[in-house]
Amino acid sequence: MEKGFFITLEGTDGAGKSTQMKYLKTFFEEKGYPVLLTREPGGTAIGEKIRELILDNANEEMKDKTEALLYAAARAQHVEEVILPALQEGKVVLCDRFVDSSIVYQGEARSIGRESIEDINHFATGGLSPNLTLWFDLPPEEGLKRVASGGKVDRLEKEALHFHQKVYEGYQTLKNKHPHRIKAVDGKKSIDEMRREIRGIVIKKLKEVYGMKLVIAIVNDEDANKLLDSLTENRHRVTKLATTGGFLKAGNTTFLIGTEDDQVDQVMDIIKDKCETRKQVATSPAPVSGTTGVYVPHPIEVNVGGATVFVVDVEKHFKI
Ligand SMILES: Nc1ncnc2c1ncn2[C@@H]1O[C@H](COP(=O)(O)OP(=O)(O)OP(=O)(O)O)[C@@H](O)[C@H]1O
Ligand SMILES: Cc1cn([C@H]2C[C@H](O)[C@@H](COP(=O)(O)O)O2)c(=O)[nH]c1=O
Repeated sequence: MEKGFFITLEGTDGAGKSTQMKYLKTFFEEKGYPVLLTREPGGTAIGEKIRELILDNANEEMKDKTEALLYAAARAQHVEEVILPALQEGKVVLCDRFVDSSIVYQGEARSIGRESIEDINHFATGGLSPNLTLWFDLPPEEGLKRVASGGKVDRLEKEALHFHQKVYEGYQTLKNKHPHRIKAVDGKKSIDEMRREIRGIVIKKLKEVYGMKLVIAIVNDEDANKLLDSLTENRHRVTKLATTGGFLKAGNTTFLIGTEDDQVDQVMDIIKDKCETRKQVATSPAPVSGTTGVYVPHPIEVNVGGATVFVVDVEKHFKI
């Protein structure tokens, strides 16, 4: 992956985000992606201090605007110190809550208004937006029951059900506004069912974003037909071109294979199998003659087969 991938997890309190984030981390790590797990408010030393301040039950006198600005301040630090560098390093960033939380909690439930919240957060984040947001769709009363059974309840979780209902409705509206970015996950399902649902959503999104690859394989003419047969048997889309190498001016065959990202390994295995470099005995064309002037064929060992392969990202793909 050349650039990072930013996923946020959103939902009413206790909807199961933290639980699923750990599974998602394992999912990406098993696929070989470097992953950063983080949360809001928090994710930095400064952000964690702001978190304590906001969620502390003792801070009853905190004004709504103060709260909104504190969330945005923690986010500004988080984006610049942690999220952007990780994305630039090509990491998958999994973030428990982001700007959408401010839109629904402060913008809707605290009635500050969506636009003001969008404005301060645009300033805080420089307009950074997730590639994918998983919205954990669970009615607030269910989530709050789960939170309460876990023990300590913070200043936001302590708010009346009516407040959390507004948060929930805010998420429903946001999802309808950004249907490509925000995908709902059914929070009423079991932990395992949710894990499977999330994997499906993520795989689909990864295919959308990084999906198509073009494999260009330049192979020896001798291997071309068996390679073509094997690729088509395995349902790969192939175009075969007769080409000429620039250096030796010898004929070869170039295959253009359009494929999904997760099929590239299979294509490479087929190419390796059908185009293996091997030794072959050939008759030397050199005019070796003795004193008799008779042409003596001279066997020599040559390397045949092999392939030169390029795997290229496909930015756009049209069939006209
Ligand atoms: N699918 C599920 N079904 C039942 N209980 C669940 C499910 N997922 C998580 N839980 C439990 O619900 C509680 C809250 O889960 P979790 O901490 O993952 O939610 P959260 O969305 O991260 O909460 P918060 O918004 O408070 O950070 C935990 O006790 C967890 O074990
Ligand atoms: C980022 C963000 C969070 N909140 C609220 C949502 C939760 O009630 C708490 C965070 O606690 P969690 O256990 O990590 O879910 O803060 C908010 O109101 N606005 C925000 O921007």
